[in-house]
Amino acid sequence: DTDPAPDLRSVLPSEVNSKYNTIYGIVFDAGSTGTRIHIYTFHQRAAGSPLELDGEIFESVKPGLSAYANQPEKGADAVLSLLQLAQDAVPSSHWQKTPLILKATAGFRLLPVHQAEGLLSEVRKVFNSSPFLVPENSVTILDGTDEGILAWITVNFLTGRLHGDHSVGTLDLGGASTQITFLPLNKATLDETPQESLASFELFNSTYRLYTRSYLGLGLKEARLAVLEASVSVAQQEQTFRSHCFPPALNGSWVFSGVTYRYGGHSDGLTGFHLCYSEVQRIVVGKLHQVEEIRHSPFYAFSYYYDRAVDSSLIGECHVCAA
Ligand SMILES: Nc1ncnc2c1ncn2[C@@H]1O[C@H](COP(=O)(O)OP(=O)(O)O)[C@@H](O)[C@H]1O
Repeated sequence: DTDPAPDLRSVLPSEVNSKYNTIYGIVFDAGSTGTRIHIYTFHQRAAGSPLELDGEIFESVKPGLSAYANQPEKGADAVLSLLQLAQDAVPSSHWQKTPLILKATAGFRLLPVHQAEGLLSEVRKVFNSSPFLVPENSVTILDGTDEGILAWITVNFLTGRLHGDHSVGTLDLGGASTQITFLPLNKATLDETPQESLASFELFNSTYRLYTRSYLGLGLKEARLAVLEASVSVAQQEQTFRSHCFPPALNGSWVFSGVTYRYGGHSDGLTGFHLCYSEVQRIVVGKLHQVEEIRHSPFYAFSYYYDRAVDSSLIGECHVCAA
């Protein structure tokens, strides 16, 4: 796979304004393909006024925590190594008031409950023995609805579209799930959408009612395994998974979530777009809910949509995005 190497983005403020109270916050994103730490620095002009973001330190490790389903202590070690970075970045005088949270996404949603809980409980132990503030429920699995909503809020907040009728929809392609979220403007959309795909919430004194849908198993990596009809147990027997999407002579191997999958083309010599298309179609047919309104709505696409668009030169790489 051609994932970018873990990157270190250090954008802490060059001059910390000592006039204001500096506040830190530490967020772990336990994704299916990697664990990431975000160490945020804010300042507050006066008690009760909103926090203003000064900077962020970011670091990531691979594979994702869910790859350690059978070795939860080892998974927690990955969290511990990232936490060390936070201890170096946050002054010790602030440790006790700096909150620490971890949200796990689709890799965890796919795990049997006892394995997911085993991992989360090892992470809780690491958090509880750290010098930071551990709020109640600080280590949890984010559900697909919240993942979709948070991405929508982030994009519309950052692009200044949160107020008014010009919001954009979001398309988020993760490793294990994919989310589509937008603000429906047509009554027909609201009428034909099942209740579980509509989410209402309050933000900055406005009420939003979003369409949001998360497809578990249709993230880039899990969908690839589905197309190949691959399973962990068969992969461990070193069987090759074959697809008409590959050239017949191709043989390779791919590591995902700690498992090596061998793949290759078919010995019948057949390959090409149409055969490949029907293999891919097989895994989505009957599973997708499509509403007419999205044909005319603007969307922002990111995560693996961005990575793959860069890889295939559809767009240029964004060098200033983190700033
Ligand atoms: N802070 C971030 N901003 C933008 N993209 C991110 C960020 N963190 C992770 N990603 C992207 O998310 C994708 C991986 O999704 P992941 O979180 O591992 O899957 P899932 O949500 O299915 O658990 C990659 O394309 C990665 O570059």
